[in-house]
This record gives sequence, structure tokens and C-alpha cells, in this order.
Amino acid sequence: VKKAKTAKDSNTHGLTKCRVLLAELEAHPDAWPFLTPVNQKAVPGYRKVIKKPMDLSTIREKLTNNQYLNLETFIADVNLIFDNCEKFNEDDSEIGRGGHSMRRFFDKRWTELLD
Ligand SMILES: Cn1cc(C(=O)NCCN2CCCC2)ccc1=O
Repeated sequence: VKKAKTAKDSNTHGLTKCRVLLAELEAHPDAWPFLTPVNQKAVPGYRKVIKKPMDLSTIREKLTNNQYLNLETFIADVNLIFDNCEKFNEDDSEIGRGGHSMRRFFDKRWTELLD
């Protein structure tokens, strides 16, 4: 017998997918530039250029603190990582290429897990 879908249910499933996706991003070989916040003291220009810094450890913290309402708000923060990377890094740079690689991987995986 089909169980009634409550808002909580669909949210729970969405959050389970967030946990799966975040674990895969953290484990990706090209994730190293994105694992922790960019050190704004060590990276000249970053503070001025990037208005909304984001990284995987911050997303992990927000997920742990139940700050993501649904899969969409989680996806928005992940995309912020890649958009910041494209803004600050040349495409033809190690970190720039890493950002493109991670975005391709993420786009493929969340569409496979589509909520
Ligand atoms: C995403 N992003 C990252 C950096 C960066 O330098 N990350 C530090 C990388 N860590 C240094 C020691 C271990 C790894 C610079 C620009 C940028 O857009």
C-alpha cells in the first residue's frame, strides 16, 4: 500500500541524496582546492573578487546543522564553489581545470539521483 508522501518524507530523501553527493565530491581526486575555505590572506585578490566564498567543508557544516531546506538549496551552494572557481582562475590552470572537472562530475551525479 502506497504511503502518503509528506513534506518531511520528500525532504528526508532529498537530504539523503545531499549526503551521498557531498561524500562523493569530498572523495573526488580533483577536490583538493575545494575541501576548505580559500585562505584569503594567502591568495591575493580573493577577498575583493569573490563576494560569496564557498567550499566543501562549509557545505558539510551546513548539512550537519540542517541548514539545507532541500536538494535545490544544496545544489546552489555546490554550484557557487564552481562559479567562484571559474571567476577567479584561468580555465587553463590546475585549479581552473579541477573546477571544470568537478562540475562535470557533479552535474552527472545529481541528475542521476534526481529528486
Ligand atoms: C578554489 N581555490 C583554491 C585556491 C587555493 O590556493 N587553495 C589552497 C589549496 N590548499 C593549499 C594546501 C593544500 C591545498 C586558490 C584559488 C581558488 O579559487
